[in-house]
Amino acid sequence: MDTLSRLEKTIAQRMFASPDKSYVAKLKSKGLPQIAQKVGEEAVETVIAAMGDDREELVAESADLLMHLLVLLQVKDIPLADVMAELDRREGTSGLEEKASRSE
Ligand SMILES: N=c1c2ncn([C@@H]3O[C@H](COP(=O)(O)OP(=O)(O)OP(=O)(O)O)[C@@H](O)[C@H]3O)c2ncn1[C@@H]1O[C@H](COP(=O)(O)O)[C@@H](O)[C@H]1O
Repeated sequence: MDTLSRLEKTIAQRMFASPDKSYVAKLKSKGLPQIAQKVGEEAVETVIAAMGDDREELVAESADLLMHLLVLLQVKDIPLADVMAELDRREGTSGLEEKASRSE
């Protein structure tokens, strides 16, 4: 099993843990708006890291972003496999071609 799939499974299990003992459970207890906001914050922190030259910082912020996105998907009951399937569906289609086809 790959890392993201393992983390998805762990997050699904931790959802039901005590918020005192689990960051995932604590985040879930705050509700969807707070979780979505946290994803936004992690995205902004990733962008800020990308504008700097600290490679480790960008790796760490990217990990935070992916982790929080997985929590959001879990709360919205969307399996990671659905996101992967959407990426698979897009595979081989140039983003530029796809954009051009939208304006036709
Ligand atoms: N990968 C992660 C992971 N990445 C980041 N974080 C936490 O995400 C939080 C976000 O950090 P920030 O600095 O942005 O914010 P903060 O000030 O600490 O938190 P806020 O109070 O502002 O929300 C930190 O508490 C990190 O420890 C993670 N917490 C958990 N996991 C994974 O989730 C699993 C389950 O964790 P628990 O639910 O805590 O058991 C763990 O075994 C890990 O595999």
